[in-house]
Amino acid sequence: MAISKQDVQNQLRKVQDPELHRDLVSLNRVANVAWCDGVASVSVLWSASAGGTQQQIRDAIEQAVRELGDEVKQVSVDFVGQEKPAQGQGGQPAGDDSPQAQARASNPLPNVKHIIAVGAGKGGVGKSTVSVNLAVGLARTGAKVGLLDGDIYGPSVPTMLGLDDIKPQGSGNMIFPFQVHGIKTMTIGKLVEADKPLIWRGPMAHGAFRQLATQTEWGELDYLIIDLPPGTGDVPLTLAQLLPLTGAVVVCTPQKVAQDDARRAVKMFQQLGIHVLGVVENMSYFIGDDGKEYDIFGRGGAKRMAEQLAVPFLGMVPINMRLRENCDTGDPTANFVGDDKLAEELTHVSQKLAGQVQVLSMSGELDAPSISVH
Ligand SMILES: Nc1ncnc2c1ncn2[C@@H]1O[C@H](COP(=O)(O)OP(=O)(O)OP(=O)(O)O)[C@@H](O)[C@H]1O
Repeated sequence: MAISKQDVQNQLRKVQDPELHRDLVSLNRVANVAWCDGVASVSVLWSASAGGTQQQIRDAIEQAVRELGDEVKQVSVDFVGQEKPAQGQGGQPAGDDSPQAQARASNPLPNVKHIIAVGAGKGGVGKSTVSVNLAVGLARTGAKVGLLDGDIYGPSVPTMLGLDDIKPQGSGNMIFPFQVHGIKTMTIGKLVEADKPLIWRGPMAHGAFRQLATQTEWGELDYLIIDLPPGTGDVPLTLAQLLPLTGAVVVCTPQKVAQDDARRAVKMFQQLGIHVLGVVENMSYFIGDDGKEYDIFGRGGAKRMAEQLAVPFLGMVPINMRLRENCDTGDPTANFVGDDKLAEELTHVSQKLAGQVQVLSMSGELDAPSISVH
């Protein structure tokens, strides 16, 4: 019989905290469980009071889940902290006049559980690629997912999701999202003439983004992923004032120059009172035809940056020809099919993000005052 997420969850009842002699489930230490294509991903809450070492717990979880049989190809375990962000996430609580406090008070999308922005300091690092694949990856875990192409200056979503032959439709003031690859999506790229340069001054950019976000008939969603324009311009500020975010993901390649800009993006989100859910290292490494892994840009650079900034690291996406081809042909689902490193890493990043969201929800921090850097 096929293994389910519930089966994986049940196995965790066999994993005991070595000091408290109680299992992880009854201790409420399981932050997230996901099961997809033979890969089990488990996020465990970790705090100073946890007994044993992380390696002990990881081994015990792997053993328990593998007892389910050969269908289990991989068990991925990560630990997420319960500590509230302090220095690393930025510092003191912001006042009630922070952009996020305003957005919480007048939430225009009450049927969306988690709004997550994806940003990058630098252009071309793969922000849209990661946004699209995060959306599809989350949808593959059974979640209801929307993707808003907030890159109003250079929308990539029409190409990356293969929207060329679909016409937008609406009713009254509202426009219906496109439904492709298991997600709902909206992009300015389908609402203006192709090839027309999108030149927006500040207030126009604000208006265009607001309309896209609030006049799309999203319905109920578990996640709305927002692909932001690169850099630290007008749109992130509009976003922070308009929508209450669960948090932001920062995409970075391993090189030093990309890290410098990504640091700015992390600080920008923190100043806007937005939690940084994590950093994704894109174009992390390359796998050659010989099967060897080549660290072209210096694998681990973005991971170290995340550690220095004390924000979570969500994983690495390799440079991959199939990924680029699937982006160009608008078929992101194909990235998740197959038993290779690309599918594994993309699944891992999506599941780790879901875990971070769950931890933040459980910690009660989403209702607490936001934080900012001064
Ligand atoms: N890991 C990867 N492997 C192979 N190709 C990649 C990878 N990540 C991104 N690409 C390719 O690099 C190009 C740029 O990616 P993308 O459009 O996602 O970047 P971006 O950061 O959103 O750019 P911008 O916001 O500046 O337009 C695309 O052609 C995409 O297919």
